[in-house]
Amino acid sequence: MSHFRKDAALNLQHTQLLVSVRNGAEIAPAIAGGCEILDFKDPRRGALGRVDDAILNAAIGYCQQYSVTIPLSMALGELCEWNTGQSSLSIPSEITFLKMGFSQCNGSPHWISDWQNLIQRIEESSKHQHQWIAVAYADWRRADSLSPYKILETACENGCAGLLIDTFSKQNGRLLDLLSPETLGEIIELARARQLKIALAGSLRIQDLEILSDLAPDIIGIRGAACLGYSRTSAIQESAIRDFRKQMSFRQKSMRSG
Ligand SMILES: O=C[C@H](O)COP(=O)(O)O
Repeated sequence: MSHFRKDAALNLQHTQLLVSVRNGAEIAPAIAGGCEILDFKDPRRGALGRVDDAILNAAIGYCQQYSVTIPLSMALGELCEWNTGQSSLSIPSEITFLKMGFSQCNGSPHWISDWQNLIQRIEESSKHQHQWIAVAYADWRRADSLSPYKILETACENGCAGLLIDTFSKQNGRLLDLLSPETLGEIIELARARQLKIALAGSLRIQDLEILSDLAPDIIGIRGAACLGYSRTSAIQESAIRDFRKQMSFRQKSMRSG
């Protein structure tokens, strides 16, 4: 059965490859391997681990020094990790996309207003309007989060630029083990209808690209697949990223030629 997205036939757009890097040293191999969106994240700190400010600033300095022009993204962690009185909220203006997760928000009566307040505080401190990416988890029950449908709806209401569907736990199944292509296709259609960018991640591997290319998301995100032996806390490898990017291009070309 094909999972081919309806609008993909009319709009065979290019799916971009996002690679999560943990520091400035990983930027060059990521770009050389074919990364098109550079995402800063500390994989030791969970699905959306935030990198330390010093590491982030050094990485931004590297991007300026070497004129890195691809979009930059950053994992901000989970909403529940941000306390309302936190002072240092400034995010470098070079960062385009901010990813926020909602584990432990299930049942909270004020998670939406907490998130709106955080968006406002960050944008006021940064004096910059970032593009927010709401993160829905395929294993949302385990994460005590909300369903991807609810996150999608709230992302629209809060003026987000996109929705990322990822996995919270990296030990209990990969994206395609947890959500069927049909469900992912349905969420993608809903996101598209609401002009949200849609990104897919969650321990993705090269062999997932057959299904993922049919789904034609805007962005595919990887960390584990960029590392030796799929070990997401090891250093990334240019060759692993290149192999992944090559297979993405191959799949996209196959779709174009029917
Ligand atoms: O945003 C994408 C994630 O960093 C993907 O990480 P992962 O491939 O280890 O699940």
